[in-house]
Amino acid sequence: MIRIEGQPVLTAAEMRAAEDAVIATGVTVDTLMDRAGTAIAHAVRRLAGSNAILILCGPGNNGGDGYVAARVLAELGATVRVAALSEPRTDAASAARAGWPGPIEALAEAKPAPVLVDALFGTGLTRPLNGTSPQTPNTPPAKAGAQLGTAIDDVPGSPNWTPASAGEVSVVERLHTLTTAATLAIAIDLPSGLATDSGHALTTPPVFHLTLALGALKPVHLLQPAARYCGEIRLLDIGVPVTSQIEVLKSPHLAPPGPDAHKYTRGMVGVIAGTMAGAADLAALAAMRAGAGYVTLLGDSAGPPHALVRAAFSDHALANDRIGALVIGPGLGRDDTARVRLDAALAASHPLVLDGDALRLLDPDRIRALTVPVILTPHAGEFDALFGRSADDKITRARDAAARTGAIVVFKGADTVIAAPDGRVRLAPGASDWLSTAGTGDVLAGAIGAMLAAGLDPLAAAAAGVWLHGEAARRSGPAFIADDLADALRSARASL
Ligand SMILES: NC(=O)C1=CN([C@@H]2O[C@H](COP(=O)(O)OP(=O)(O)OC[C@H]3O[C@@H](n4cnc5c(N)ncnc54)[C@H](O)[C@@H]3O)[C@@H](O)[C@H]2O)[C@H](O)CC1
Ligand SMILES: [K+]
Repeated sequence: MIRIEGQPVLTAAEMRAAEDAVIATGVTVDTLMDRAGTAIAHAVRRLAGSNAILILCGPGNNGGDGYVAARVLAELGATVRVAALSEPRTDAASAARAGWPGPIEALAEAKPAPVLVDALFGTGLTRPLNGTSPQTPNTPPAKAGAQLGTAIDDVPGSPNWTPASAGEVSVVERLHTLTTAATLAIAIDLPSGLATDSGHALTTPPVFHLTLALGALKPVHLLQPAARYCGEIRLLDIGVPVTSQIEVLKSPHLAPPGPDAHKYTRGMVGVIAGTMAGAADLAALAAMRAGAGYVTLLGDSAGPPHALVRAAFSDHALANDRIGALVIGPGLGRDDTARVRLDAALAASHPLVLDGDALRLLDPDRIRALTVPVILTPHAGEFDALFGRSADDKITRARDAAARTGAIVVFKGADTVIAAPDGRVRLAPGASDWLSTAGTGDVLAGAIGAMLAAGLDPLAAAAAGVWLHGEAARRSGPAFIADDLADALRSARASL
């Protein structure tokens, strides 16, 4: 099982094209399915130990993976049962089902097992599952592979949803019941009910402990709300070469300062303050903690003496050619003074990080005319205000905004998408929900400014800043505030 950091991310169509390219070399779908099912079996075997396993198989090739995995698990000596939704609809899945020597139970009657494997639907899901999802999703134990309990003989019914019409199996009801009753729940390729490319939930699935992605990661593993149902995500290699302009964010390579380093070689960041000096202070502190050699806060704020250099805002101060990056937006405000300072920053010919209020004042089409690197860091509301609302997925929207402005766009959220004008994208996995507190955006803007001033190319600078921000949040544990987050940038940076 491969960790996801740095791995390429493919859409369902790109995955099928990659599989077809392998099939064109003479490898059959059956062979690909055999590789997938065998890799699944070995992963499940390691996690399940001697606990009984129930595999739910759907009508397509996701189900086919499930039948192969069941066969291999039985060959490995595991206690494994199969329950099917319906007859297979592909030749490969039919062959896989025929290869399973044991009985096949009906999904409607299958009793729970300590380990549940969801091979109902994968990248081929095109419409919501029948039946209705429960109102309150299950919340499995925090960690995958939690202490497996004994087999459960009976499971209380679930009163919170309406089953499908009489005689029809409510797929989602059975999936929730059997998953909730399991001690370890594993989704094959992706939890059934999720849309592969948009990250939407066509039907709300249960929350799984683990998702085993086959061949490549897809947007469903990184975008919300889908990602929250996947649990831990691991990639299984099945011999399908994949490339993509979209990759999962990974830890940056940031060299520590050498013997010739001085404050300017490590990067000078100018943070432009406005009406709310506290936010700019946070951004400045973050830039320092992220490793900038020199940070000057240009505004009217006063504060205790420390490493931060406070100076009055002036065109002269902006003209300092040692400035490696300007951060403007945190606490800028939206009054006339703010507009004057934004115009001065855009004219100052330094690399720019535009955040918060600067984005509210900005005409995005002014950016393309600039000759310096620009990184925009909008959250969802700022993004809609800048680029308009859209039903497109977050990756498409971020890419379109980057292409339109010529800037790097950091489309923030629980699923931050970093897009470059040339189409490259970095997706940040698993942000801490505790980042939902005031000032964390200011901290991110400062961290990105430090990376830009250190000389990283704009995409690498944005990616490194987002990674440091996420790592600092992980290190801060629960219930932190933005000041703690800024402080934690130090240990996040030191960990590299
Ligand atoms: N990644 C790889 O290299 C490989 C992936 N494999 C697995 O194949 C699935 C994709 O298979 P596919 O048959 O295209 O789709 P699904 O198995 O997800 O099933 C779609 C199947 O179900 C029908 N359907 C769609 N929506 C619904 C619905 N709401 N209710 C009922 N039926 C529905 C649809 O018509 C299809 O018939 C991928 O995820 C991997 O798990 C292969 O093993 C090859 C290697
Ligand atoms: K699945």
